[in-house]
Amino acid sequence: MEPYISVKNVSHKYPNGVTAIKDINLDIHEGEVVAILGSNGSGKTTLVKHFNGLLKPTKGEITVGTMNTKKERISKLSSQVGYVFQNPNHQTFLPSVRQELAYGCKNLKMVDEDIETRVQKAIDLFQLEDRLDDNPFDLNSSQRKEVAMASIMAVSPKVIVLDEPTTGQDHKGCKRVLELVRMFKREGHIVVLITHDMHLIGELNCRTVVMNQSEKIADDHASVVFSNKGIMEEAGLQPPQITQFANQITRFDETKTYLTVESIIEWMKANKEEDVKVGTGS
Ligand SMILES: Nc1ncnc2c1ncn2[C@@H]1O[C@H](COP(=O)(O)OP(=O)(O)OP(=O)(O)O)[C@@H](O)[C@H]1O
Repeated sequence: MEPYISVKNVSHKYPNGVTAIKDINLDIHEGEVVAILGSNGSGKTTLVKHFNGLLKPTKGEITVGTMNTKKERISKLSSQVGYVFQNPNHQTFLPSVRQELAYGCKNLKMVDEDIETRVQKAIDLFQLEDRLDDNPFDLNSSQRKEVAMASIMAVSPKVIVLDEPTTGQDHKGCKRVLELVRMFKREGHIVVLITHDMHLIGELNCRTVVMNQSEKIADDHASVVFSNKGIMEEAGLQPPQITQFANQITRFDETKTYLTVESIIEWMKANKEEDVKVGTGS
């Protein structure tokens, strides 16, 4: 299957001379959820801003669907790649949730009837019926983030980019983000997440790309990446706490990386608790 997003030998050098990403190759296919991990300044945002044309490669090529991002206008790319910024205040600026939800569609000059159907779908999916007349700035940060996601969802781009979706969210907000990512996937979207939230990646059990000093140093399933000590150390990352805990236990299946509490409980049930021994760590 052809990838939907194809990044070929891409580098980006900012006008101040900083090369933020270097020779990146990355293919993302329909139906994938991809987490992009890495320490601050490793190039995650720079990479992802290329997907909707906010940045253009200074070397190499990116294709999104059939579009070469160097040649396409941002508005056209944005209809296929929706970007939910880390700070919803950078995205929500209209006086009501209702107007906010319609904004992206209006911007793309969709016809009124189409906009109405799309906005209604977003209202239903995000259960926003009671908040339509609220000013987004009167909502709490978690609700505001949801409005930002819902307005992207109304446009229904093929790809949804979520930049640090759980940052600043309480436990309930984080759980909701997890549900939303799963819903986006079910609805047929590709989801690209920039995140430092290892717990979220563990729960999503998804493909994980690791950036370090402008380069891609790993691209594999989360369980493989999290069990690669060399990569984790190089990138200055720690696996989720539950994975660290599991690594301290002598267990039957030492080839497995445990990403969630549920997976540990399953293993304990399957192997009987008396078989659990605390080891010196792996
Ligand atoms: N507009 C810009 N002009 C010049 N340099 C920039 C610009 N934006 C980012 N950089 C530099 O590019 C490098 C990569 O930054 P980027 O924001 O892509 O990293 P990141 O992994 O997303 O970091 P963070 O986790 O802190 O958001 C850093 O050295 C950063 O200082």
